[in-house]
Amino acid sequence: MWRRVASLSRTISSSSSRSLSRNQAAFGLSIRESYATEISKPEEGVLPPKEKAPFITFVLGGPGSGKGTQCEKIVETFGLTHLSAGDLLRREIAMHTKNGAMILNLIKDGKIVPSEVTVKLLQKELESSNSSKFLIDGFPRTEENRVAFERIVGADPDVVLFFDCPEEEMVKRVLNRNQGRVDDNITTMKKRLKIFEALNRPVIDYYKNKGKLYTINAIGTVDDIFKQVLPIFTPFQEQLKQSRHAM
Ligand SMILES: Nc1ncnc2c1ncn2[C@@H]1O[C@H](COP(=O)(O)OP(=O)(O)OP(=O)(O)O)[C@@H](O)[C@H]1O
Ligand SMILES: O=c1ccn([C@@H]2O[C@H](COP(=O)(O)O)[C@@H](O)[C@H]2O)c(=O)[nH]1
Ligand SMILES: [Mg+2]
Repeated sequence: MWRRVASLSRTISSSSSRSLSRNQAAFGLSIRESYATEISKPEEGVLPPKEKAPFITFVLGGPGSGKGTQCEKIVETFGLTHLSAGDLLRREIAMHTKNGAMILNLIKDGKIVPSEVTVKLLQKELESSNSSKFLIDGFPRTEENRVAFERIVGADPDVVLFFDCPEEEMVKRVLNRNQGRVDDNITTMKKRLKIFEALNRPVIDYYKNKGKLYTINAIGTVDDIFKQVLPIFTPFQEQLKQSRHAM
């Protein structure tokens, strides 16, 4: 992905060029470096810079399917950095930012926040992090989210986890969660479930067709479920050990 963008850099428009520089800034690749790699000959004896991409896992599943709970365990075991899209949005509400009130109204109603807002929040976290391996929890919620992330951040996930949980179990878990969330009530929960089926399913299907989807049966104890998650990351262990990985 990164190499393809960089190699097109001579012909891209100024707006693409801006997004290229954003992508590169995020992962330590300057425009000058990308030209050095792709277009001009590197000086003798100077190694061309390695192009690096972050390791990204998207974590999908209905409301209350256990995404956040399993993310904690993945972080403990594999050291990925956890970015929960919902938590980032809730932080905007708590900080009374300019989008805070709008986000609160949408979350109360179980609706999806405009892609631009969520992707910018994720992008800021990705850019400012020293990590290069991320668990992006509860995102993308819609096909539009997915396309916006690809366009703005310029990255594709390496792994997509889907926690598959029956609705009755998700309702039970959410109503017992007790964390004071404005959307943890039966009225909003019904709306969230409908939105999940209508808008998130197509994203799940998209990654299934791309061969990136790992479906996990989300019924059982937290440890039983994590036993299904562990082997998914085993093939990536070498990549995850390094602080950054090359394309
Ligand atoms: N395997 C499990 N069995 C029973 N309860 C669970 C299990 N996993 C998580 N829970 C509980 O269910 C509730 C929802 O879990 P969690 O917050 O991880 O779900 P989530 O998918 O992140 O939900 P949301 O999309 O609403 O953020 C929490 O109270 C959590 O402690
Ligand atoms: O990408 C996202 C993620 C979340 N939302 C909104 O937040 C709530 C809660 O999200 P959780 O992942 O369950 O914490 C969700 O129902 C949406 O209203 C969003 O719009 N976009
Ligand atoms: Mg969660």
